[in-house]
Amino acid sequence: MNKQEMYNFFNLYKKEYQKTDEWLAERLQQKPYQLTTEELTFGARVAWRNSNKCIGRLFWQSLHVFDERHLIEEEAIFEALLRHIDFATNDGKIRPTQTVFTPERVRIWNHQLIRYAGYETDNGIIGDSDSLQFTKMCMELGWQGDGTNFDLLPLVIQVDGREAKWFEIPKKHVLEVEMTHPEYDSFAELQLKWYAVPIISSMGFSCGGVEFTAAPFNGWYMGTEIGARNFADVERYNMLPAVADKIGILRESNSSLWKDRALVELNIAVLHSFKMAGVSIVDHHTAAQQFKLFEQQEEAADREVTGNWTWLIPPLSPATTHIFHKPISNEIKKPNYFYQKSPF
Ligand code: HEM
Ligand SMILES: N=C(Nc1cccc(CNC[C@@H]2CCCN2)c1)c1cccs1
Repeated sequence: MNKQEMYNFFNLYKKEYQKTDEWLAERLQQKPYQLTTEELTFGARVAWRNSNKCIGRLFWQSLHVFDERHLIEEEAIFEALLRHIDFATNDGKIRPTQTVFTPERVRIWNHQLIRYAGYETDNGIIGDSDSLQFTKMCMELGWQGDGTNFDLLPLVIQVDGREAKWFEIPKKHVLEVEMTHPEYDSFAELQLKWYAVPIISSMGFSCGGVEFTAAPFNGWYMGTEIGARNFADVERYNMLPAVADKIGILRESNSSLWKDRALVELNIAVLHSFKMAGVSIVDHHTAAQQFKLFEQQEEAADREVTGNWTWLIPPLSPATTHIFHKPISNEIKKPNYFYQKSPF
């Protein structure tokens, strides 16, 4: 445990909770050093507030935090992850949530709790190419997929460096959205769907000098993540040509901007489908406006907003947002979330 970071954290806590100097002196004396659940909750909310690449930070104070630091059995951790998925999903009214497991001893090998498998086959890639390596590793552990474009991957949990254990997620826990378009009925023939809740499980959570190696967190999607990247990237689902053909956009020349038209219609379909399914999602214009409110709120609280401009601008029509036209400092503050080296 890092003493300087512990001191900085309790100072931050003291300031934002108007605690006294006596409280700080006493808190720093307490043994054994363990964050209270209240301190952990505050730390997770501030880590979200400090996430420079995140456009969704306006709601940082509403993060729900589950303290599961007492669990050290793979099966119990699996059950806690299912509880996280159910609580966060909330039948579509998604609740931003983080579950914190015991520091250092637990790793969740998944990038996200819910994600689709990717397979390298003789005639091209099936599913999500982002998942190729993880899928291969799951199969080496004994997992078998159906070989479709949307196979749900198992949860892979490792405790104390033991052999990792995999667990199938029962389908009833996974809310998915089928893609339709408000004007083009033929769009449904593409048979596209995506999962409702993005839950990042590969990042570390650094708080009060403690490094939590398993602390999955979720929000809701911004539509462009699915419509402008997951479905659109050539090396992901590469759907732009198929979308253009399906809705009758001719693809003769670049200058017809057929790719741009297909991209917009694909993003319209994603936002429309989530809304029709009653699943929380935000469009990139609204998200940018919310970020502006966050900047104003932080200004009023006399805190400097930091951010990573290259991640904050949306991949579709970035220059239509205020973020594009305003420089922002990428200073890293703690508590925060960090990449960890791959456990497999
Ligand atoms: C509530 C709705 C939320 C929305 C709409 C949102 C939106 C986004 C988007 C669009 C990104 C960029 C992702 C990418 O381009 O791959 C992002 C990044 C990020 N968000 Fe949020 N977010 C939300 C909630 C949260 C919550 C609850 C947390 C943590 C408690 C969080 C922490 C982060 C972090 C750490 C990153 C950077 C991830 C990385 O470095 O790869 N966000 N967010
Ligand atoms: N809406 C979300 N999207 C998001 C947030 C953080 C990280 C990611 C995944 N980013 C990695 C992908 C894959 C390559 C580039 N982007 C998605 C959230 C996920 C968890 C909380 S909010």
